[in-house]
Amino acid sequence: MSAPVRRGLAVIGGGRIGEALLAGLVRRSGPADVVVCERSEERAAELADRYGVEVVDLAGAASRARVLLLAVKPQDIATPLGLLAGHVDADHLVVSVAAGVTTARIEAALPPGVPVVRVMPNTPALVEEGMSVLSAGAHASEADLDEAEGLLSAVGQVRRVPEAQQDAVTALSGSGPAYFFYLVEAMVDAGVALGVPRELAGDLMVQTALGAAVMMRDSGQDPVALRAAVSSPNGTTVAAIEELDRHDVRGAMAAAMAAAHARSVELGGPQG
Ligand SMILES: NC(=O)C1=CN([C@@H]2O[C@H](COP(=O)(O)OP(=O)(O)OC[C@H]3O[C@@H](n4cnc5c(N)ncnc54)[C@H](O)[C@@H]3O)[C@@H](O)[C@H]2O)C=CC1
Ligand SMILES: O=C(O)[C@@H]1CCC=N1
Repeated sequence: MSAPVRRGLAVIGGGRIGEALLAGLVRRSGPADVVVCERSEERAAELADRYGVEVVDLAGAASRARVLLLAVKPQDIATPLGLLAGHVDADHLVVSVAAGVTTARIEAALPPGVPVVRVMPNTPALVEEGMSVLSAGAHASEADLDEAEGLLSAVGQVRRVPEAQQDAVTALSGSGPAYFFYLVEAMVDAGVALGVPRELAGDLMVQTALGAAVMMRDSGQDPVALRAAVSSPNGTTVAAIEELDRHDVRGAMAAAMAAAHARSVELGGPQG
């Protein structure tokens, strides 16, 4: 019997992050080699309409696609893994973006030898400015990592880390976009309190965030030096930073990221 012909990728779970990845891959390669498997019929129809991709069930995903990208919630992952187990083999590559869920747990739910790559992406993938961080499971080869990296590079930058760092990475780049959105929300509210119209305050802070991000990426200077360049002696910035320090914003950030890390570890456990 000849080996099954499998091409391309199946996105399993077309929610927020599944759609971000799907959109980038379709933008790069077209819809022909991408299929989607989504529990909600309404959502599946929406994705099919928006991206021109075919909707399949889990067995169809495994028979059609070589790469199975699992983008369901950590709490929901046992169901698709159980259903896929009878349909996957060592010629597949399973890529999971589920926070906290270890490659060992995924491997244990599948037949022996199936390669698994764990990825922590983030939502700026929607605008091709994502940060995806990959780790290999026990059966994933360098070629499997290269393949996963090739897919994720459609939506932004890609880095590799040992899996032991993935829960920490989740607290940094996985949840990270939300910290910046939160800061902008707070700064816009403060601007309104100072008398600036809300819409203008939003425009000023979004452009300021973008300008600051591009400087951090492109100037070759670290954030400390960039901040020093904004801080005139005895000026407005120094007055503001003194207040941030007085309110222990650094301490709050450390506590927030420790909580994200702890929750990632917890999500990977049996209670999710
Ligand atoms: N939202 C984010 O910023 C990030 C999310 N992640 C991870 O991505 C995963 C998905 O997160 P979101 O997209 O935010 O969640 P979501 O709730 O928006 O999407 C999950 C989707 O999976 C579908 N689904 C659930 N069970 C299914 C099944 N058995 N078969 C097919 N489809 C099924 C749901 O209907 C839903 O559309 C999570 O594991 C999360 O940890 C990772 C990095 C960033
Ligand atoms: O909040 C979460 O659990 C997911 C993982 C990283 C970002 N969103």
